[in-house]
Amino acid sequence: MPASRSHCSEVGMSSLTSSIPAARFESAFDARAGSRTERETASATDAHRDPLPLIRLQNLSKSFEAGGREVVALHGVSIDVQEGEILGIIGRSGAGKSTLLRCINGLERPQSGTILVEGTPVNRLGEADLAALRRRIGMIFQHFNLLSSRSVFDNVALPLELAGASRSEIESRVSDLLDLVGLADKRNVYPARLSGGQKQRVGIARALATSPRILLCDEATSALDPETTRQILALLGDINRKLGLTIVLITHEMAVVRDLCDRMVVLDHGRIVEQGAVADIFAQPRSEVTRSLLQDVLPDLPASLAQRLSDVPLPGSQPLLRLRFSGSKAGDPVIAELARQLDVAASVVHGAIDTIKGQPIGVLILALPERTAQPLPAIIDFLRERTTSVELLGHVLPAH
Ligand SMILES: Nc1ncnc2c1ncn2[C@@H]1O[C@H](COP(=O)(O)OP(=O)(O)OP(=O)(O)O)[C@@H](O)[C@H]1O
Repeated sequence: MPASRSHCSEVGMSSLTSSIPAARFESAFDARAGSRTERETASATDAHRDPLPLIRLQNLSKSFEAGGREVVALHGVSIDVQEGEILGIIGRSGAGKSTLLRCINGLERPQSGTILVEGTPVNRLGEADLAALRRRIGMIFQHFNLLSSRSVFDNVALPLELAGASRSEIESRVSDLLDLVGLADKRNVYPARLSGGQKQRVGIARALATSPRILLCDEATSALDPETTRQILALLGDINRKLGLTIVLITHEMAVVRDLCDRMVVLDHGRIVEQGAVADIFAQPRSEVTRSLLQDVLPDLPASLAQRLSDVPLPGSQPLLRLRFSGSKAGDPVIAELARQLDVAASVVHGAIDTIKGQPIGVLILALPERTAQPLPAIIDFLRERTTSVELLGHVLPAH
């Protein structure tokens, strides 16, 4: 987690927290969950172990019965989410993303596995405790889910009313939240008169009303245009930094993951096929599913070259290599070293460099001469020591 992620008390957000009747929700929730949560028990019994993450999913499996057959939505899924991080979940349609998100706030119950939120086993809670838990976990949706008969103010106030907050608490809290999301001047406006971006801002303010530590986002920007998406992502990033809020989001937009998330999980047919730091996965996607999902945001082989690629060397063809770089390796003078040390004059046929979470990542596609002083495996080994990964894409014939 970047050091810049700080908590509300450190950044002068006290008015946002002090006016919240959150302690009321917590005490009801914790009292029913037992006198000591599993988080406390774990730290008391083993002081040397890391504390539990804010969210821990262990070996979750969930199936549905549909049309007389079993549909497996999740199979053996394990994920830890640390406090303050932003985790993106991606996968093709039907991969199990929504089911996973809904397990976190108890809207779905897995058939097996454990869900710990703040150390509390969610899948063992009764309805009353689940309702208390959901007030600690905000959620925003693709279609905003606002009540059309309520003004902006009253939409944001709703969770506080349900929690029994006083009129003055509600007034103060909702005003602070509308300031936070930049909608102070829209407090008396009804949803029908708001743009999509403004509606999502109301959704965010409402989700934050009960001071959750966790925000779940279900395709929160999918209905928005690119510019509005950027504004909403900036707002979510800002809230994450200012309030220390932990965010778990599912999205079909890879740019959202690249621009906002610290870590990502790739689901396919209910299983995790890859998880890790966004910069690492973008620098070197390991699974075919990830490569296919990221293809629009990663620089790749131009179609004109792909069409001329052969698996085997042909007379006049040149070996084509894809080099990936990340971190400090992105700045190394690899091509110059290849020429100087191995006497191989490679030509760059395609390339791009990007920065994710401050970490440079790059892709370079090199064509080697047809004949080289060193054998191809030796050249690949030489490059592997100086890059994040090297792949032989094939052999390309010159364009006519
Ligand atoms: N209530 C349900 N009843 C029956 N099948 C369900 C139910 N909910 C989900 N499924 C099935 O479980 C699988 C995973 O669904 P889920 O909605 O979690 O996927 P997803 O990755 O969120 O998909 P999308 O990106 O299309 O929203 C799918 O095959 C889906 O049809």
